[in-house]
Amino acid sequence: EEQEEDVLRELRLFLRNLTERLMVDRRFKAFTKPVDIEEVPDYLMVIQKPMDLSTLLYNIDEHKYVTVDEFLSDADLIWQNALEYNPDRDPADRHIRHRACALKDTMRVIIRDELDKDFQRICEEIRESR
Ligand SMILES: COC(=O)[C@H](Cc1ccco1)c1ccncc1
Repeated sequence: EEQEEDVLRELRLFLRNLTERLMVDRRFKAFTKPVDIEEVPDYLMVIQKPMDLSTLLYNIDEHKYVTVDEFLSDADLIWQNALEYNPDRDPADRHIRHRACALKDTMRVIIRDELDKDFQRICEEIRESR
């Protein structure tokens, strides 16, 4: 009903704000757009589910996410893919893996510090009811 749509509207506002704050962080520039398949022709042979911050924003506006955990399932792909595709000891791989770990930690700290636990539970109740 209407109260449920009010809750999901507020979730989308929180998720957009979180995603936009990550997009403007210079550490996360490599994560803002899909990996360029022309630049990296073997990327889709290694990574089954590409994900990036601009695609998260698109999904939010498409009302894909009813809970924070559904959003995190996609958001986690960004850093997981980076760790998987860039595993070597060389400095370039180590640099993108360091940034991937910073993305993972930054996201979770913002959610823990800024998302009300009761609000999260209400979203989960809406998901279970549908
Ligand atoms: C999330 O970004 C990536 O996984 C690409 C992979 C990549 C390899 C070559 C070109 O791009 C990346 C970008 C910047 N620095 C390291 C790796």
